Amino acid sequence: MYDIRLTDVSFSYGDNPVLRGLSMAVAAGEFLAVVGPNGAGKSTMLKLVAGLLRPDCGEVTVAGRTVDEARAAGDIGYVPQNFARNIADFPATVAEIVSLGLVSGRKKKLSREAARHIVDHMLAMVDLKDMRNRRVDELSGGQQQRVMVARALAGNPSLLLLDEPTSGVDYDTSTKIYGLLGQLNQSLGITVVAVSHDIEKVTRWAGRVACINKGLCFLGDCAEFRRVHAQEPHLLYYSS
Ligand SMILES: Nc1ncnc2c1ncn2[C@@H]1O[C@H](COP(=O)(O)OP(=O)(O)OP(=O)(O)O)[C@@H](O)[C@H]1O
Repeated sequence: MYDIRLTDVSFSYGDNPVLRGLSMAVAAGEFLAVVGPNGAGKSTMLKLVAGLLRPDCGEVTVAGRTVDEARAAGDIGYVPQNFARNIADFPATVAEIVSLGLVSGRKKKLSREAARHIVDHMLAMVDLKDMRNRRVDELSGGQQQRVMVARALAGNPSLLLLDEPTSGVDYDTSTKIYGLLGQLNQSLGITVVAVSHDIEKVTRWAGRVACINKGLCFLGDCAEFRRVHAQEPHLLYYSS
């Protein structure tokens, strides 16, 4: 069963064609790393799956449904690029930011106790329980990123989309963040799609790698990706 299926998807910003005829599928429970050069269309692809953009042509489905249906059901958690940096000046506590994620997909309003319980559970998952009442602008960049992951998880998604979740964080913190994503994927079965420039770290946890440059240039397991990267790197930059 596929969680995400893109079929012959094309997208342009005005007269700038960014994706052309992109077709690919991500299996339920998979951890997919999405790599590629700057401006290749990786974030655009993620936004199409998150339902923030609509393809000019082609189709995107999530768990057999339209993206709008999957979004309405709360199936999709999305952590945009630089999100942590953008909320860093927002005068809110960690728990308040995470609780913003509770609205997604829930038809019934949660009681205060239930909401608190879920927020605490999410903060425990990302190892930030002791920070619940701290202002988010007092946290490090890596801690802020983990708050954003907790916020996305609070909607109980089956699919987590992350756009460069470790940009601007140090080596050890990015190792921890990818470890966290790997554990969420392996222990909870959440499908993870992470756009990343940190190929070495993301491929420690990802099962497969997609290389995008306007179209799909490569899709395969990490061992194959490393082999092609070492021996025939040009193959990673040209889609057929
Ligand atoms: N909102 C927008 N309006 C117009 N053009 C855009 C917009 N967002 C992105 N673009 C353009 O679309 C192209 C693809 O951008 P996108 O952000 O998807 O690439 P990317 O692969 O994620 O790049 P990076 O690795 O640098 O983040 C780029 O040429 C970019 O300038």
